[in-house]
Amino acid sequence: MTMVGQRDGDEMKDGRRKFDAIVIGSGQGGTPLALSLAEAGWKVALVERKAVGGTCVNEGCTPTKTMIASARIAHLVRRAGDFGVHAGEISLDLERVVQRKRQVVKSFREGSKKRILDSQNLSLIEGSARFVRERQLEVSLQDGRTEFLEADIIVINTGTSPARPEIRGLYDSVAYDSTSIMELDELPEHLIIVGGGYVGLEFGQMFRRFGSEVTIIQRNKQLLSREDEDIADMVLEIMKDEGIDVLLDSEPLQIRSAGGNRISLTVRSSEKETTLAGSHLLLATGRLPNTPDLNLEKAGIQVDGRGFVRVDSRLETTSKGIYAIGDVKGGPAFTHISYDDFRVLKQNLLNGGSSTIEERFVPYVVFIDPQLGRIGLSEKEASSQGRDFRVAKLPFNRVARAIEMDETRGVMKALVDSKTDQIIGAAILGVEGGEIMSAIQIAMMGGLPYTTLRDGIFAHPTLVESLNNLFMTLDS
Ligand SMILES: Cc1cc2nc3c(=O)[nH]c(=O)nc-3n(C[C@H](O)[C@H](O)[C@H](O)COP(=O)(O)OP(=O)(O)OC[C@H]3O[C@@H](n4cnc5c(N)ncnc54)[C@H](O)[C@@H]3O)c2cc1C
Ligand SMILES: NC(=O)c1ccc[n+]([C@@H]2O[C@H](COP(=O)([O-])OP(=O)(O)OC[C@H]3O[C@@H](n4cnc5c(N)ncnc54)[C@H](O)[C@@H]3O)[C@@H](O)[C@H]2O)c1
Repeated sequence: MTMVGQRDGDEMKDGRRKFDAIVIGSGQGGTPLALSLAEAGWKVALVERKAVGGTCVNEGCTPTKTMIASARIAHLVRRAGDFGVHAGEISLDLERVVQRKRQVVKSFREGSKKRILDSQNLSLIEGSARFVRERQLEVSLQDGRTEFLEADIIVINTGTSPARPEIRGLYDSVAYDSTSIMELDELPEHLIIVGGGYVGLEFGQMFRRFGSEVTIIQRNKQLLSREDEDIADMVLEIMKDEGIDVLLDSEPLQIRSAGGNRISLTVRSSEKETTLAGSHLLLATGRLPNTPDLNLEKAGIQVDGRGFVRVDSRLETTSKGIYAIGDVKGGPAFTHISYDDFRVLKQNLLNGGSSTIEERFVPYVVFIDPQLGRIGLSEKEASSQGRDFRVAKLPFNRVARAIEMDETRGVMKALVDSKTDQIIGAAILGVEGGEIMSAIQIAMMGGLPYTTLRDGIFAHPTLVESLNNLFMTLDS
């Protein structure tokens, strides 16, 4: 590998530029990888077609969690009376909410861009890349020019985009996705959401708390299809408790304009067809990989039936020297997973390591309020694997700290292997559920038996202290 040469890659006779590595997409794995390879002396090109920071920073985690924070304040102010505080009538300044979100996103994006531009050996190329052949890319630059780049190592980190479900009339109507809904300048009177997964629930609760009427249409018999039924049922109760209508086992058939900015949506369930009247439609039915424009077949890179790039456990595609990291390879689609893909590749490319993505922890948090923190196996997964396990459960209305804060919705649930006493999974639906789940995850990472958490001394009155009580339920 050549480690010397000009910063912008060596220009070949025919105008092509040669790098040691090219990363396509400045997502959650691609940016740190490009920075690390460049720091190690490699000549690296990072190609980004839209905005540095990718989905998480610009359209995903950062903006949603910033707006969710505003929604939680609205919720708490409405509840102020419960705590003996009189806050009066509340009103929402959506423009200020959106402005605040834009500022946080801008600061994250610009911080990331500055690190890239300040980095020696790293060229940021703003344009859209596609393969011409195995080690060669054509990039349509944002300024209209075209460039050809070459490298022995190419990493695809192009992420995903919102899927569009099949609904008759959809293409003639205004429908929002998770990105455009965050740029509204007026509050929806009645927001209809198709999909009861992460995006549907996080936005559904957010807009309800902002003051919109909200209906969620979910194809499956439960919300959050992957989760255990008892947890999903409790999430449903929380949504209903906040005044959100949820139609389970239902699918939209047809959308029509109902005059002005009103829409009418025909929905079919197993029992009947109904028509809903609303003002805005949000599509939250999953995401598809950004692979159709990449000309992957020119480089011999195979994809699965939905277009996700096939990789082995070391993230190498079916074409040697070409890797795929983050959401574009399918599987769990989270920022921390893309970041861990970066760690795996860094170790293998720079240190000759043999890291793999096998058997790693996949924690996640659904940022509804109260949060759902998840790690390891669910009860249904453990059962289908034929595991011998016990289930510990503690409702939050028995957690001292939660009672003091008047945040008693939810339950702690953990699975323990009957023979080894190891914790094999947990679902913490409750106030700061993500943080409590992470404490359990640390125990799992250290291979601690549940008894260590049952008998450990934790400061009183913390939420984590209740892990004593949670695991005591196994022995009572
Ligand atoms: C609304 C929403 C909320 C989310 N909230 C969370 C959360 O709270 N926690 C969490 O862990 N995850 C969350 N996620 C998921 C998280 O955003 C993704 O898992 C993460 O961003 C994946 O990163 P990535 O590295 O795969 O690439 P991405 O961040 O998707 O970046 C891919 C980049 O590649 C660029 N690109 C694509 N094609 C090309 C091309 N041909 N040439 C050049 N550049 C290209 C794109 O413009 C983009 O910048 C959320 C997602 C959404 C949509
Ligand atoms: N907190 C987080 O970590 C977070 C937050 C938001 C998004 N994300 C990521 O973004 C990805 C996309 O999220 P998402 O919520 O769009 O997808 P999802 O796959 O989580 O949920 C989509 C839901 O829509 C339902 N659905 C699909 N087609 C339908 C139809 N025609 N009618 C009715 N329901 C339908 C599915 O049954 C499913 O429950 C997730 O995979 C997740 O990894 C993560």
